[in-house]
Amino acid sequence: MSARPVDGDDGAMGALLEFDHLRVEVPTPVGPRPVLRSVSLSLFAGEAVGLVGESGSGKSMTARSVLGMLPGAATIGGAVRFRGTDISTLDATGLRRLRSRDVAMVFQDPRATVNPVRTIGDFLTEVLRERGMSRSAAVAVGAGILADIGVDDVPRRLKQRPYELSGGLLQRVVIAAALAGEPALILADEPTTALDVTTQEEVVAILDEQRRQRGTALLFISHDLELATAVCDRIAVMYAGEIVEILPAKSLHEDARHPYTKALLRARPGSVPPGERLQTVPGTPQSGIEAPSGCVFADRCPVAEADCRTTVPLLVGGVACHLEVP
Ligand SMILES: Nc1ncnc2c1ncn2[C@@H]1O[C@H](COP(=O)(O)OP(=O)(O)OP(=O)(O)O)[C@@H](O)[C@H]1O
Repeated sequence: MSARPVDGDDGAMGALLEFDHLRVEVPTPVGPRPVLRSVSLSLFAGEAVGLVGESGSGKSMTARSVLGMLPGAATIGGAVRFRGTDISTLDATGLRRLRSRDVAMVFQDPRATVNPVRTIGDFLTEVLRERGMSRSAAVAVGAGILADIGVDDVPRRLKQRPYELSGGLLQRVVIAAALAGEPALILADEPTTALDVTTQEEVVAILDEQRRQRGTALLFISHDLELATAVCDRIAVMYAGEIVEILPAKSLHEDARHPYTKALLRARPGSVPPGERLQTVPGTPQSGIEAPSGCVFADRCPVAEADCRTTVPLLVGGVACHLEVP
């Protein structure tokens, strides 16, 4: 495993995945506006990084940029590098290889991922078959992973179609298919949000256990800080198209310094005694399109000063804020 940065994001040397001042602008009626402003983040082999933040902060855009899946009309600045190669320089073959071999993506809704008319067995073995593995060998690998992750009656499951499986079971199949290709990186975009709470826990536990066993890196996208903290080594907190803080998951509660991270922590269920009202983050979430031009959090920040509205704070030492927040 490569050396990891202690905090912040200064240690890009040897990174598996590197977002380097990634900026994405989309056309709006008032001209191009940024949905990602300047995202810099490195992910190392075998590492799990959680990308957390409210709706519209740009988590999905960041993940999609890895696979070249940004909106066609978007203008892109900066770079996304996988094993040192800028993915914008890849031709169609290179992109296909990246998507089918190096990086797997697990989305929120498994039913949108799996072809509804094909069998589970076909879906599960697709990547391996594309690589030239025989059908029987591919089925053996896929079936082995399903069994490993606790799916019962595997031979029957392989013959079933997606509509015959529950959402939780189908998401396990999607995770099994992602693992079958032995990618170096899994991008998981809110992989359990569409599932009920008990199933959520099981599915996250499977993803966590399997990727640790295999040494697969994980970019785990979630609006749930607690969930991300449970499965990730580091947490990158996003707000309005910017990463405002990056810190080790295990010391998130003690070491959080950004006013937004602190507000998210106070808004967690369980952060107040039973019966007491939760403190929500004041104001409404903003996307990069709407955010002010200085510090993106200035409009909602309880300690913002005049220059916060005019100066963009740099992400230094893991935090993009120079103020001391109680
Ligand atoms: N295809 C698109 N064209 C233009 N703008 C888009 C497109 N997709 C998303 N956006 C905008 O980009 C911003 C970031 O969206 P993104 O989906 O990355 O946020 P998110 O943090 O993943 O939010 P959520 O948790 O709601 O999925 C939002 O303002 C969104 O409206």
